[in-house]
Amino acid sequence: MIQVQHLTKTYEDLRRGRFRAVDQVSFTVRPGEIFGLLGANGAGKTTVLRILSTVLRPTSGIATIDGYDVAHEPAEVRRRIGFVSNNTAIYDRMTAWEMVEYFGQLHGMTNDSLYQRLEKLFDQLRMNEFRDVPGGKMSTGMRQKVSIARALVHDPPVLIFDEATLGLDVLVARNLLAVIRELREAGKCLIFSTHIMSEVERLCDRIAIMHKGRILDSGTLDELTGRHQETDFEELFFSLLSSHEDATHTIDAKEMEVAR
Ligand SMILES: Nc1ncnc2c1ncn2[C@@H]1O[C@H](COP(=O)(O)OP(=O)(O)OP(=O)(O)O)[C@@H](O)[C@H]1O
Repeated sequence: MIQVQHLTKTYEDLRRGRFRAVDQVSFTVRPGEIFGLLGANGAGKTTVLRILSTVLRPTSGIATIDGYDVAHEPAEVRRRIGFVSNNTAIYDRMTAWEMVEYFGQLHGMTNDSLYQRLEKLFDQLRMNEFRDVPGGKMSTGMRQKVSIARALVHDPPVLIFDEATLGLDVLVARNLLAVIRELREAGKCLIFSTHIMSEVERLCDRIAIMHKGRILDSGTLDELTGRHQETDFEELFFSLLSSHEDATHTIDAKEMEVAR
């Protein structure tokens, strides 16, 4: 289970000075649920997910994974999460099998349990035909499966997908979404960030719409469409963003870069 309460992260840069990239964000994700974080580039999704995966420390607020605080118990948290993004490094000279094995070893898995787990994962993700293919010779689909297997090797209860379909062809992206659904059936707690509306519509049990570091609204698709009296999700998304802009500020094209 993921619990996030009033999470805030401030950054400082030359252009903006000190600003809140994540601003008082709160949500809960339960086992057997896919929670979607939808927002344009720069909305703050990656920052939230990096805090959950213990890579960044929050400025304030609390986030826990299965009751363990991400800021104060990072080792316990890392044991319980798997992280999949679109830019996971795949080593050119290691085979698919060796890479997943290596990550299992990093998690302290011992021989028997590691090899049983590897066999199971390679069957489940249909990776046996490229077990011995080195990273340098893998297709995008193969590389993505290795990234998923790496994230799953220690069988974590929580999985975090950060723009994981970015750059994938339609078929590979479709397969990834099918794997995510299977993980939900297995009772995993899943968080999935994207800027693609159709993905959250098709996949997620609950959705949070993020903009400029804040969650503008969250709920099931039915709750959101009911609350905003708008059945077209794209219309709902843009009207929600527009209503949160003050009169002097119009949303520029970059902020609108959310795909159907
Ligand atoms: N290390 C940093 N220092 C300063 N600003 C940062 C830093 N990392 C991110 N930002 C800024 O914080 C805001 C949120 O970025 P973040 O990457 O979390 O958004 P995002 O929704 O994941 O978008 P993207 O899909 O582009 O990664 C952006 O305005 C970004 O420019």
